[in-house]
Amino acid sequence: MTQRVVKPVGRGFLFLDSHPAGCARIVRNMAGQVEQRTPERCTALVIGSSSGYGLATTIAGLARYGIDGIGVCFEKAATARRTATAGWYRTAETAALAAELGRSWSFVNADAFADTTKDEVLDLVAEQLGGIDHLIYSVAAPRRVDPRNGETYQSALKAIGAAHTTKSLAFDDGAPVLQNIGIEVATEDEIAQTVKVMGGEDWARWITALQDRDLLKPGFNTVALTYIGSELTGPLYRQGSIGAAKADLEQTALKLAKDGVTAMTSVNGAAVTQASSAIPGIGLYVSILHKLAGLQTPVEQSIALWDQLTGEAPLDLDDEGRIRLDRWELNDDVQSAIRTQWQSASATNIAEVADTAWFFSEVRRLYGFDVPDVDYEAETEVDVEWP
Ligand SMILES: NC(=O)c1ccc[n+]([C@@H]2O[C@H](COP(=O)([O-])OP(=O)(O)OC[C@H]3O[C@@H](n4cnc5c(N)ncnc54)[C@H](O)[C@@H]3O)[C@@H](O)[C@H]2O)c1
Repeated sequence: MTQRVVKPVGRGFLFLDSHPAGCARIVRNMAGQVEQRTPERCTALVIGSSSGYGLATTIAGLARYGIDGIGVCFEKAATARRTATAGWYRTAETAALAAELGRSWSFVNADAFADTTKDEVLDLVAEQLGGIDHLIYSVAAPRRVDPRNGETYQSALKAIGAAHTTKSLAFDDGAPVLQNIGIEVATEDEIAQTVKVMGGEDWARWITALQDRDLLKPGFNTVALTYIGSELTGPLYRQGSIGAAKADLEQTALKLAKDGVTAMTSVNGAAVTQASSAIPGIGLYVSILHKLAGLQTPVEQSIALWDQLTGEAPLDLDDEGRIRLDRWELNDDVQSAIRTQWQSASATNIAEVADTAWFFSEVRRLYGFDVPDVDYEAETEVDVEWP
């Protein structure tokens, strides 16, 4: 047991410590956004369950439909010097929430790309759930070791074809700063490696592993999360190396569907997450989006996703068979207003044209800081057990 006062220390958008009580409160606040429906007797496997969209999907499925499940994520325990990662604390609280709601949830802290993890998780599926109705794939990772050849692939955030520069938001001692960031051109090898990490290969391997053990229940469906976004972030995101990986993920859905699996991608809207805040330009973009139109929260989008996956609401698909949860973001009026605001953003007006204070706090909330009603002067238990 180690009680201590935890303060935000770090550089840029990365903090070294996370606040356990703040992270726990965030999980409860997310669950509080969910209106309960008649329980569905179904089971889910969520890969990437501790953070961002995977966490929101886990909490929404649990709180709205009483779904039972297993979450997989990759988090670090507390050490003598550092707290555990935020996802560790959020997972502990999600498990507590599941127990209070009387649902069966287990969380596996291991590398989703590894075959040993697939074996462990599938054993749990067989023992605890008897099979899976829904698999949500929401991993955002910087690298992947392919267990078949031991090779490590790195994901790159680079442009394809031509170099580019983008306006980007940074903070200096809490004050917003407008930067111009150069985006390099990815080599063919970097693009291929990014596809290996963030494309559809591992998602398909999970489905095959479940099929091989006969763990897909009748009516099974699976969704992997993807992003399209605005033309303002296009050169780095959708037309860049990460976009090539997303295109591969979307092709994987079509391939799985050809093989008889109900597989779709879900295009979610922009959100402030650990993964997205690392992408140049995204912070500025979401801060302007928030200022002009507000954001649909990950929980709101996840509720819409579950309503569609359980058949409570019709699927909202586009021409390419993708579920669209981002229509609020890509609306023409919203995009045109963001474009004007983006173009006018300068070093002197940055805090007025974009909701920079909100974004700054949102990044801190990813680590459990800036959460209302949490006493940050009080000692808090940092040695929280993995559930
Ligand atoms: N953030 C956005 O704006 C946005 C928008 C649309 C779609 N998406 C998509 O949503 C998905 C999730 O992104 P996010 O922004 O929620 O990311 P995130 O960083 O908040 O969460 C990533 C999750 O993946 C887990 N993870 C990472 N590496 C892992 C590994 N090796 N094994 C097991 N788990 C691992 C983490 O523990 C965490 O639970 C991605 O596919 C992303 O492209 C994000």
